Amino acid sequence: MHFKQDFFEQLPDFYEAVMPSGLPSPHWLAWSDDAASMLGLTQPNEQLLQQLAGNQRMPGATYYAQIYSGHQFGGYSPQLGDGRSIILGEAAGPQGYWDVALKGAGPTPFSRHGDGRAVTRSAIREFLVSEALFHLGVPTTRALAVIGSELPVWRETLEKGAITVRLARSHIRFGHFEHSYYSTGGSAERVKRLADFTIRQHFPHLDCDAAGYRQWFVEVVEATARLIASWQAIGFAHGVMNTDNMSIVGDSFDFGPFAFLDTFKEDFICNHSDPEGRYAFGQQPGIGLWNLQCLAQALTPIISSDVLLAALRCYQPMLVKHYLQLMRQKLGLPATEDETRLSDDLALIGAFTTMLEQQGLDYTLTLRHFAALDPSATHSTLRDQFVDTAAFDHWLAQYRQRLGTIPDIGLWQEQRRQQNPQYILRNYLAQQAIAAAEQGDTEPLQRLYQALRTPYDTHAEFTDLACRPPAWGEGLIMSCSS
Ligand SMILES: Nc1ncnc2c1ncn2[C@@H]1O[C@H](COP(=O)(O)OP(=O)(O)OP(=O)(O)O)[C@@H](O)[C@H]1O
Ligand SMILES: [Mg+2]
Repeated sequence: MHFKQDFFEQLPDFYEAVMPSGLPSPHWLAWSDDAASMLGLTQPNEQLLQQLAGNQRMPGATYYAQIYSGHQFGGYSPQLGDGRSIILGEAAGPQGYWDVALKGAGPTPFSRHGDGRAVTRSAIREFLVSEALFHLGVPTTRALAVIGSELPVWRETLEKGAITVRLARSHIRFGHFEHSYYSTGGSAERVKRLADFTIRQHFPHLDCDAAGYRQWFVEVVEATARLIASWQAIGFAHGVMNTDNMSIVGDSFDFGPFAFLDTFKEDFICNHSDPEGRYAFGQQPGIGLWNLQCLAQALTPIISSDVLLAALRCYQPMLVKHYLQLMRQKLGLPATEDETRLSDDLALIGAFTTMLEQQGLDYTLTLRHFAALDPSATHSTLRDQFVDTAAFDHWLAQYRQRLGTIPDIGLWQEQRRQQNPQYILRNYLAQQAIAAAEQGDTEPLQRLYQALRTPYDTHAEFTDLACRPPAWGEGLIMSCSS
């Protein structure tokens, strides 16, 4: 790997240097060829294993933990920072640079009472979901590999230490700005340096002046709106949308107790530590705005409140626009700029998801039936999913009216197939792959990963990975202890 060290060199007061603690008996548990190609890497090898396990120094790498803070479940935590993630620098790849971070590499100055570790279970989950979201077309950090070890790590029971090698366009979070703002009593100097760095690195088309700052914030608002619209459309619940887990470039970031919906449920809560549902599936759009407001507050030293408020007001319409675009593609509704169609289409989509919820239907599998639907026919496998077929027929009548005629039904169905995935990372599938990997069998993990790489294609050999969960695996709720 070839590194540049822009963050390390230009923002020396935004991190603490720290070396990884190393992992005993490291071994590859997972490797992403797709992510590897982004760094120009081909095969995993022994030297790379020892370097990424933190047992050997990586040439050209610096090792540091970033400082940030953040609002966690609504309350401000002034001093967070990378407590278990060590960044090596920005690695060069054919298409650009990627921050490389070893998540679970050992204690850092920000570990507080934590051990600085991740476990096999959480590391595999982060790997699988990063790659799954990417192949579904959702903006996300990536995962190069998971390295397992024999290190005993105590969680609710004794587990084994592991590292996820995370690749990110940026590790700068909303919380970095909050730390800069609150730790200096709201002075402009530190916020400005961080904003200028962020703009130079990730928004290079903008200038670091008043107009550039304004446009930059608009673009952050838009990227966040797009991200959350794509979560809502794909049926993804993040679970811990604290501001320290919000990426400034709008990527899905930090995967803990996340879940893809099985049965469609607006108030689905995937995080065991969130009994009140602050981060429930249907709350995510509103929380996105709440988090942007926290960011806006931290930017008041360099951007006027009027400008910030004007940009924040664009969030909801942007989110609705992106959500509508994605859902229209899923359902095959023609795109249109006609504003009067907007609320009709939203109502039609809302009526569909309400039916799913009322009839306890699986979100992904039901949508997949659009790939075989002939809207002019009386019977369909889509209709067969519904218990209350009268309700479905009523909906279909409205849908048909909106749809008009389809010139080429084969093409239309193929387009639906490319918008409605067959394979998502259901929690129960992740659990099965993890349980096997913990016993030394990585075959189920490999198999699941392969299916998730082409989620829109049908593979006869992966039929069992595209089913409703068994009773024990439906709507599994995860704990935060990762
Ligand atoms: N086992 C641990 N040891 C030390 N610090 C930890 C540990 N687990 C979490 N933390 C720290 O607690 C804070 C909140 O944790 P959170 O789960 O959001 O992040 P994370 O999953 O550790 O990392 P990231 O946000 O980089 O993906 C972070 O500062 C994180 O570094
Ligand atoms: Mg985090």
